[in-house]
Amino acid sequence: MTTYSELSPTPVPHVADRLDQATEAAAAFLAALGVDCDNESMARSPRRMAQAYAAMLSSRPFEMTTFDNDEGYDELVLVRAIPVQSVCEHHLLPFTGRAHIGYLPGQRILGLSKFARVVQMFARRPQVQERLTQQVADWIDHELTPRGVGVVIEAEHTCMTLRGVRAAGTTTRTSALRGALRDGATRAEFLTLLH
Ligand SMILES: Nc1nc2c(ncn2[C@@H]2O[C@H](COP(=O)(O)OP(=O)(O)OP(=O)(O)O)[C@@H](O)[C@H]2O)c(=O)[nH]1
Ligand SMILES: [Zn+2]
Repeated sequence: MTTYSELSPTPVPHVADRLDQATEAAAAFLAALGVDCDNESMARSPRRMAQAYAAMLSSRPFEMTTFDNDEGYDELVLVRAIPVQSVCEHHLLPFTGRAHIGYLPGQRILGLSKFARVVQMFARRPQVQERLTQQVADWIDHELTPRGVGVVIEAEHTCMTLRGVRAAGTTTRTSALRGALRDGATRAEFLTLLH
């Protein structure tokens, strides 16, 4: 089994095991900002905040399931609209969107749910969208050795839409193409099928 800790320089391990400490820190953080939690409806808010960040930052390893490509399927497999929920590493604010992953199978095919799992594994840590996109592509390339793989992510960064420049509605698209998907016709087929 491949564990996420072997795959990224920036995982956040065991966040869920440190909820009490995180709750205290959240209470102190809110107090420092002048947010009064000393009332019935907000008394548990530091805990909720700690739990929310723990959920957004807790990456889980998972068991890879691959199958022999018995039938010799050699066309593009495209898994579209995988939800992306991550946290930008600069402001620790969420960015959310969709990932589309295509690959050209070699000897093995990957269980379809694993495409969403690999996105989650790399998304639930402080990230930049470019790195997330590349990590997903490189992981599939490394673990499955397909003939080619492509990952496109389109996401909205709340640090850009809700604060700072407040450019509401802006989305960012990133892509990482490996192997045969870098080549003209296959690349064009992949990018066209996304629409
Ligand atoms: N390339 C890239 N930039 C990101 C991503 N997420 C957030 N950012 C940007 O990271 C930058 C951080 O820049 P700073 O200038 O240090 O932060 P800031 O002063 O809060 O900047 P503003 O957001 O412009 O107010 C901002 O421009 C963000 O929009 C990402 O996934 N990829
Ligand atoms: Zn940010």
